[in-house]
Amino acid sequence: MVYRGQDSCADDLDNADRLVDALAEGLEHLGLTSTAIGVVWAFTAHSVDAAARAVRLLGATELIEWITRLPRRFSVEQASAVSSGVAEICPAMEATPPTRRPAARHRRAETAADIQDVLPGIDELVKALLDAELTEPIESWMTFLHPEQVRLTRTHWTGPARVRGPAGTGKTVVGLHRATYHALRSPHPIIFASFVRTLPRVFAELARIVSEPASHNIHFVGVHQLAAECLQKAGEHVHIDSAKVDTAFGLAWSRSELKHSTSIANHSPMYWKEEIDYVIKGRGLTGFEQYRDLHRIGRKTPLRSADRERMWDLYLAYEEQLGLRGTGDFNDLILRAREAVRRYPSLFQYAGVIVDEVQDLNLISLQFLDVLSGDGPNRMLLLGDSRQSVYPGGFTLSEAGINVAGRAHVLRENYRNTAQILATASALVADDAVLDIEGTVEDRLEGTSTRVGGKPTVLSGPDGKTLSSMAIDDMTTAHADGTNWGNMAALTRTTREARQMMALLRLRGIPTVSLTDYAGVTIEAVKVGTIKRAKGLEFSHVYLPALHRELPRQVNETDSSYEERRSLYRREIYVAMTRARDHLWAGYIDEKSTEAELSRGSMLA
Ligand SMILES: Nc1ncnc2c1ncn2[C@@H]1O[C@H](COP(=O)(O)OP(=O)(O)OP(=O)(O)O)[C@@H](O)[C@H]1O
Repeated sequence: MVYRGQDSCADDLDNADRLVDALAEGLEHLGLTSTAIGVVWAFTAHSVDAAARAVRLLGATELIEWITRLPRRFSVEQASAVSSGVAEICPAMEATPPTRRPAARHRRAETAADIQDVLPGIDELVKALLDAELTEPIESWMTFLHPEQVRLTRTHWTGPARVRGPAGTGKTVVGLHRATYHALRSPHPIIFASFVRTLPRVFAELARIVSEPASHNIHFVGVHQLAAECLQKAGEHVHIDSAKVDTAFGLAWSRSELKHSTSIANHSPMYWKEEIDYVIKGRGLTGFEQYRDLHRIGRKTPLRSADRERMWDLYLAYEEQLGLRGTGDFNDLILRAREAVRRYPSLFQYAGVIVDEVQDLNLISLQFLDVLSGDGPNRMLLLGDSRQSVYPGGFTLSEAGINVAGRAHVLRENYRNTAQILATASALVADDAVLDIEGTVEDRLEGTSTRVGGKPTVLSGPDGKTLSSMAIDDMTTAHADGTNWGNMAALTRTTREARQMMALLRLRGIPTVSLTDYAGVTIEAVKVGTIKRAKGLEFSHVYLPALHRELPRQVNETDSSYEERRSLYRREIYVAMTRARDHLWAGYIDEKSTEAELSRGSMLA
């Protein structure tokens, strides 16, 4: 808080917010983001460098330093458009010397001329700017967005809101700017949550560049980490031992009648573990009747009622095994955190929650974030795209008790991919009808790009290893042509394939970094990781070295079950391809590949 003598300057800070809002509104047609607009209070008699909400407080010397350190944001044309806009919104005023309260005994009252003397003159400033090292320009989206996006960063919403749209349409960017806007205006932090554990670090780094003071008031966090933190605040803890969780399920499955049922269409234990994680526990079901009557959204493998009973028994046996081993699973963490927030709401004071990639969350995770966001306007924003959902088992917002009616917005302009990459990726999923979380069926994929680039390289090879070597050849050529290793990423379906790709790259002497360790800081190494880890990220060159045109069928797999796996797989490749900004390289394993090959990891040739 800032004080003038004994008086709080809260009203002045509110006025500063209003000034920023007026400028943001007046300049919205230019696409200028509100985070690019700031208020500086310059002090003639103090040496100070501090921030209070949207206001920067600077002494005369610090003012020059601060201006010279600002990143380059505008082209000449943009600078002149912004400056004429500002002149219109804030016409120059005749300044009169400030009327001051009685000056401190040792100082005489300052006149306007004194202030002019103390504040840096324009010549001094120009010299300082010329002497300073030219600052790097920052990325254009940090300053300018589409006017529609800018509006979404500031719209007043009376309840939960949603922004959806295909890949690369700037949903996260809207979320980041909205987070910074509110972070500067609230004493409580904003939560920016995502299912992917590594994304928050990347977003935190971007937010720091967009607005350093705002970034200190935004908590970028993975949803499970957030749940653990909330439990800690409430003095609770859930112990999770992943190995014991696997053992608990393995034992429950081995004794399950479901395993021997002749009427189930899928005999992969993973499928039934997911049924627990996403459909039963993930939806917070507490009684068999609920499960018996449930529409299993997104699950195409039918389940007759006798098998539902067997499934429920499997779930109970799993719970018992967890209890015997003294461990919980990740859903227990979320369920307990949701309860803790409901029980002790006053412990959790947040200005709001922004959820990125909402389609990846299960129902209880979204409910947890919803209670955490509290009631009131502008408390919750959901960002996502149903076509990028790569986890099984969906739900609708109404099941989660969230209503976004009248506050749902769609973005369609793709800013990331070239039109050629977007066309290749979209072709994979364009005909897939998906049930959106708002409960409607989306049967058309709408996204357009005006960026033009080369045709993606799409080819076939006998096996994953050969294709990986071909991908590395392409990387080497691109590197020789001037592309940094740091602009390339190789994405695989499994962690095992990612490890194999890393080993192959290292054998060829190419520096690598695992996506698990990537924190959004530029590093001169090829990024390697699973497609799921790459969600929300982007790279100039993307390599997908071991794709399948048609997934091999599993033993006794029915059509519906197979189709469920295929559509998940198509969505995963769509996510992977839309990570590429400029160059996409996709290698498909020849159709002849066997099921055994797939299950062993496609790169083992
Ligand atoms: N108005 C804009 N002008 C220029 N670039 C933009 C604009 N909006 C977004 N971008 C850029 O487009 C890319 C995609 O943006 P973003 O990651 O926000 O999209 P998204 O919709 O969240 O994508 P996805 O769903 O695929 O993760 C980023 O590089 C971002 O900086």
